[in-house]
Amino acid sequence: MSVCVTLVSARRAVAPACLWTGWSGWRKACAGGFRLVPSRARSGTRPRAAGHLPVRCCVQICVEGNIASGKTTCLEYFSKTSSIEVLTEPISKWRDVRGHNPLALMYQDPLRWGITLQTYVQLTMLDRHLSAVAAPVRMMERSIFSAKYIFVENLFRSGKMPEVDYAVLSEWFDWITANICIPVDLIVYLQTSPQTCHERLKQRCREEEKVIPLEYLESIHQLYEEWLIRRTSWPVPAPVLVIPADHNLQRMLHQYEENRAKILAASCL
Ligand SMILES: Nc1ncnc2c1ncn2[C@@H]1O[C@H](COP(=O)(O)OP(=O)(O)O)[C@@H](O)[C@H]1O
Ligand SMILES: O=c1ccn([C@H]2C[C@H](O)[C@@H](COP(=O)(O)O)O2)c(=O)[nH]1
Repeated sequence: MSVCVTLVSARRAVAPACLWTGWSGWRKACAGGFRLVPSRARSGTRPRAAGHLPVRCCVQICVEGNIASGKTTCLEYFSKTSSIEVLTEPISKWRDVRGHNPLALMYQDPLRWGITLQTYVQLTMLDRHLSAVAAPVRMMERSIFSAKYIFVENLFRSGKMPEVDYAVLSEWFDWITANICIPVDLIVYLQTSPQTCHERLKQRCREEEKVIPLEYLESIHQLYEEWLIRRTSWPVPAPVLVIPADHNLQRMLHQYEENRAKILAASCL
């Protein structure tokens, strides 16, 4: 049985090389998949060039796809590999921040609560990207990029986010990506039809998501396709491995196994 997989290369948005480029470059290079060293703010001392250059210490892979496309299931599969660390989306935080549920609030009234949820998503995704690494390969569910390019964009384009909220979120996002290096080596895109996701969403039955109509998943799908396939919307921060993901679980696991080598070789792309 042949399985169709497309590898689309992309120019990296951030150079992986870590040379001394002054404080701004240092701040950027030290984040994410780089070994963290004491910052000027913490230590009050400027790092010496030799011995303090940040060392790249893990391969970072983001698994992208529509809601209920199978990202968590994919990550669960790879979590059994000892050299791979998986980071799922911090959805428990989005459902409970100091007793509040911004995810539920956003679905109830996106115009009012969209910015609240997306501000918190942006913070928690940044925290995920920058957290200390625990294995040579890290697979992370979604990214700060899809939070902005897919979900914020969808709210704004559908008229469910006021222009001022979109502007503030965009300013934050632009500042973060201009000042902090967020290394991504590979994007694994689980490409599904919105209908498949709708079926899986109903089967999963997450309380907050009961209100999601098929049209919402169609909009998210279009934004993903514009971003990662047609490349007509936003910069793509890494090469993209497209895995068709409408298949049953058994066939999906087979595809994951077939792609294991490509995924683990992400740093060589
Ligand atoms: N290939 C598949 N075929 C059928 N159901 C699937 C498949 N992959 C995942 N599921 C089920 O679909 C639902 C959503 O999957 P999940 O991995 O949670 O998606 P995501 O993390 O992308 O939202 C879950 O109930 C899961 O068990
Ligand atoms: O930036 C974001 C990211 C996610 N969400 C929503 C969409 C879904 O309801 C959940 C994530 O579920 P998955 O099953 O992992 O896709 O969170 C959002 O609104 N904004």
